[in-house]
Amino acid sequence: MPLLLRGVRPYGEGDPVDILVRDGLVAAIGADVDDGDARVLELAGAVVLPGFVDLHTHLREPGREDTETIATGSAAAALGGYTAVFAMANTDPVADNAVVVEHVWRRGREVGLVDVHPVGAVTVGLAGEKLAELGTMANSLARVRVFSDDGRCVHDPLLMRRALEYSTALDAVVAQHAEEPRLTVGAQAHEGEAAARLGLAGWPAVAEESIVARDCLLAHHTGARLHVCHVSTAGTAEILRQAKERGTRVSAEVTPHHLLLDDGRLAGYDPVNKVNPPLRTAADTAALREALAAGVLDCVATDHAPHAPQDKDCEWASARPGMLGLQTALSVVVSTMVQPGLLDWRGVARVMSERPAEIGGLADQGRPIEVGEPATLTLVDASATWTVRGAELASIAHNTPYEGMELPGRVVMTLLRGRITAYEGEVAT
Ligand SMILES: NC(=O)N[C@@H](CC(=O)O)C(=O)O
Ligand SMILES: [Zn+2]
Ligand SMILES: [Zn+2]
Repeated sequence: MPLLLRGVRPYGEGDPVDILVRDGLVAAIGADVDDGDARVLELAGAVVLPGFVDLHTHLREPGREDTETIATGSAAAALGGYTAVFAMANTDPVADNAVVVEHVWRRGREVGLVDVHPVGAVTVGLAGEKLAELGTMANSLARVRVFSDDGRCVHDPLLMRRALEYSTALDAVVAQHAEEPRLTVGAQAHEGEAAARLGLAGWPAVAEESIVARDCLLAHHTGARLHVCHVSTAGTAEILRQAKERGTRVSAEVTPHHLLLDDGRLAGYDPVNKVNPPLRTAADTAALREALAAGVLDCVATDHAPHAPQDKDCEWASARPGMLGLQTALSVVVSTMVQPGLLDWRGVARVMSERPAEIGGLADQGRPIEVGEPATLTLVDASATWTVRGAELASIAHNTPYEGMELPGRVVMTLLRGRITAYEGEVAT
């Protein structure tokens, strides 16, 4: 059935208009669109953006379906305004071959709430020793175009160089979890004042920066595309700025939690704040916001990382790192970037949809809001606020660092190729 989205504001600009959605496409945009037989939805000035694309999601299936499944993660994604997610390869078994990536891809299609694009592992079993069969995964039904050992760093420079070289031939990108493992042995929290006071072993900024600098040089040398996962330090942003100036083909993401939270959070020893890379200093969060506004950081990616209670509600040292992110990302971006005037809604479309779609090689996502384009859209109530409750999120796990916080901006509706996948906090069935 056609839909008439009445009283909406594309990119939050101008007077409200109506958008007619028919056969999966935007069929008309204007002041007095003829609704014919369409289902009319009154949307009271909601901001319309291209559907969000998450380059970095952990869906935990196969292997840890007690914490998230492709179905529950897809629901969280749709409710968060996402229309495509890239599912990281650190599952069990690891997504390092065509069988596993095709399984994830197929299951994503069955669920149908969001396009699930599996990320392929760079090395067999994420062991960092032998390249996985990148070509077979690229040529599989899942058409893998992003490769990453995320959770682990591709530490061996020769392997990293080869991965970059092969990925060029496959028109793919290598997404690096930048962490020099020799500098983070036993590390528990950002190496700085807060960790020193609490007696937590330090995780220095240079562990990230040294790998990012090396990888930028390798990408430059090979002419390949590099993507840097979850940038967390001011120093990394500076290295990226220089590399981009030199013409290196490098892109980078920042997570919502690294934009909002800092290591002042550690004082309570609550492992919900444990994450890799760790929460850094307030000066880092400020620098990351500026870098995202300036385009030095290309996009926001959630690094949505569900964990079971027994892996989080325990002492700091044995807790697993990671935080939920899909349903809170937009609100954190509104709070850290839109409200302070660092990004307008066009900018939000760029960092949450257009750039991640380009980096991930998705031709039908991150499209302009125009007649004839896919009706793959996210509608946001910009003036709403809501209070985060982990137990109310669609994920099986509850490890949100925003528990009890009131956040601005609410996703009202998500449309995937003309079909409503989420509306007023409910997932389509
Ligand atoms: N971010 C995290 O702290 N954890 C991620 C792995 C990762 O993104 O490095 C996870 O898989 O749990
Ligand atoms: Zn990582
Ligand atoms: Zn991750």
